[in-house]
Amino acid sequence: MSVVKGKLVKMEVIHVGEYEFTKQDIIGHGAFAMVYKGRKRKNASQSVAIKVVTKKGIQKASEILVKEIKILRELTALHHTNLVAMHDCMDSPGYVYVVMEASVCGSRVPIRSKVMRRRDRHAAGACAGPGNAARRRRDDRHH
Ligand SMILES: Nc1ncnc2c1ncn2[C@@H]1O[C@H](COP(=O)(O)OP(=O)(O)OP(=O)(O)O)[C@@H](O)[C@H]1O
Repeated sequence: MSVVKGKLVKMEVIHVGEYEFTKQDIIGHGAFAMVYKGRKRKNASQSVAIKVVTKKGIQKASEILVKEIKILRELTALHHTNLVAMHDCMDSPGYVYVVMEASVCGSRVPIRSKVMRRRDRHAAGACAGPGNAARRRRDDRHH
């Protein structure tokens, strides 16, 4: 339950495989997606970030999205300490859900993500588009 405009409203819990979130818990948004704070259904103490990419208007970019998710899986398999892991990814008619390790730095993510994105694009050439979050650094040591 939560209070919206003075009224008690039951928030819909959205299930993404083993994970869940409510639209109330927004972490941030990018050009292609909304990102919500979620949790593991069997272990609510395990927080995750769930990126919901809308397919509306990205028909032409959907091939890139598929490739990007493949890259994210490969990066996750490296288990590198400087990379945010992708836990799961699910497709629905309207959306693609990407479940990621939640970055520990909370509100500082947007600042760093912009910096990292530019750096990533510079280094890798063609990494633009949804999914950049998974290449984010996991701590604040250098910021
Ligand atoms: N794994 C994460 N943990 C915590 N917060 C995150 C995570 N991923 C994304 N966020 C938050 O959600 C916001 C939107 O992320 P998203 O990846 O959709 O877009 P972006 O990389 O900021 O921009 P663009 O859409 O232009 O690539 C981020 O700016 C950040 O605040």
